Amino acid sequence: MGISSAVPCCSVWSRQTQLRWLTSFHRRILAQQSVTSALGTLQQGKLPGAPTRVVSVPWGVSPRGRRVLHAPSSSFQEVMLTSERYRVQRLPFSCVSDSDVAFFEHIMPGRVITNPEELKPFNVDWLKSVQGCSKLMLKPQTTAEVSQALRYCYERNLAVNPQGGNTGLVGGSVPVFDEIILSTVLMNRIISFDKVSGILVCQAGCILEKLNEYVEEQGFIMPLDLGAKGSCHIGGNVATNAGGLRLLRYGSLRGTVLGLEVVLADGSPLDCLASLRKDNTGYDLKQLFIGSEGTLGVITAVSILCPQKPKAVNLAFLGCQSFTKVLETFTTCRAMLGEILSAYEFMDEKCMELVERHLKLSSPVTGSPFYVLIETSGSNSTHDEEKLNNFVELAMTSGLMLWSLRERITEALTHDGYVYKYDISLPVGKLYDLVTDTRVRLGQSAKNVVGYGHLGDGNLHLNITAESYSHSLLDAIEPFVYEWTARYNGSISAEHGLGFKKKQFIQYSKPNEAVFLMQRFKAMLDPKGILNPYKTLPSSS
Ligand SMILES: O=C(O)CC[C@@H](O)C(=O)O
Ligand SMILES: [Zn+2]
Repeated sequence: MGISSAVPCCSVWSRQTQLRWLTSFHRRILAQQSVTSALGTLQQGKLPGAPTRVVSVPWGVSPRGRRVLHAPSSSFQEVMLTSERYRVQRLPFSCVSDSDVAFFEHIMPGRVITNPEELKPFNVDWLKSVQGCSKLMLKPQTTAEVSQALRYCYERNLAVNPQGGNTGLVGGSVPVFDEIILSTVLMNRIISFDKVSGILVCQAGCILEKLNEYVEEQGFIMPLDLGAKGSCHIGGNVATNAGGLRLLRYGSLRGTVLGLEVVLADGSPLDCLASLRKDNTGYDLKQLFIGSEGTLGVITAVSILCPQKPKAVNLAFLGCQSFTKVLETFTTCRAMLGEILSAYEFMDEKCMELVERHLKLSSPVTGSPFYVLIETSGSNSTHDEEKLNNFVELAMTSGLMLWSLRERITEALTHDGYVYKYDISLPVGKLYDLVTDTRVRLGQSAKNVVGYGHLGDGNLHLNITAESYSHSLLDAIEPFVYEWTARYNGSISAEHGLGFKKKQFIQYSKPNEAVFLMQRFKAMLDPKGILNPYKTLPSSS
């Protein structure tokens, strides 16, 4: 189906209004802050009557970029074992025996994977940067099966690696040694959806994009959206407290998740799957599991509040002459757009170069050191002129690309070589200084040092590429980046979690007392430490 034929007339009208309005908004920004000089022209030059210095298009039907396990530049075998690269000692867990496999076959027949070839992609992370050597993967379908499996593992002292879509970026979703992989892939059932309240209850293995499609049919959207939506599982999203591209508008999962069902390390199920907006009965236990990266329990079901699908969504793509202009534009944007501002993402010119070189995506605005992607989501719709209608229809072609330019930066970076990733929260005024200082520090030893991210959330993605992994480059980056971040009271993990790669740096963002308390929670909920060992917290000894 053609894109324009997929758009209902009424929403085209509302888009037109938004478009006209957004365009005038941009003119005001440009007038006030001379962003104009930084803006390029539409490359295809085929939009009659379109403003030449800004691209503003409707959104809602575009196949936005999806982070999938694309053909890797290096094969799974070439990925170095985590235990070797990072010199980790295996903890004294039991090893999986034939009788263990027989037990699991008994409780979930046909869903116990031991074939090494089949296991390979689940032992390696999406970035191809860490690799475990698990010999067993379980694919439960129900909470009762998860409970049975964990009870058994707990008794036998077998370590377990809970895994969703395996799209994590900090080595948290794959085993470090031979932990049993507990996959949520078959736990993909929608349990209920309340069309009045917008509350969705589903199993943990539902894919984010599928959930979004499901609720969209009923006039709602998921409160989070991220590049990995085509593969990531909602349980994994909650376990890592994934942020993503809609956080500015709909807030974090700490607010939108209303309830969770979790199985604890010893196999006990915990039913906190409430679907209530308000519930102050005692401690809010679900918060403990949100963002705990599978170290405190295995999330088996989620109750989540979905916002109404906005009627008019528009995008604008701007070029800015300096990072200061990016910040000034953000201030104006917030003041003028108020609650309809749903995303304010920035990227530097290096990111755009990589997206163009590796993915052949071209930016409609060129020649600026910084770019900003603005999304508005509103509900206002009125009539508009035929001319504008034509513009919308044509501009949609470019619209397909705008979010891809931003969402697929991660993918483009993987084509550039080995990627060192940093996911930092900082006061927005300091955000880009970290990129500049890192660039100066690393000089020629890095291939590319790029900065982009969710400026509206004060979240920078600093990425450094090199031909291959090197200990000496890593030593030049760490702890430099963490010390820099701590100096400005930032966070060394804004939205990706600590996983395996960042766990020993937690003290740059949390005081010792807080880390100690976290370790006590871990010891209480998982006394044998079988759940996702070697991740998130430094060992207490
Ligand atoms: O790859 C990264 O560093 C960031 C990934 C993701 O959080 C994004 O915002 O695109
Ligand atoms: Zn991000």
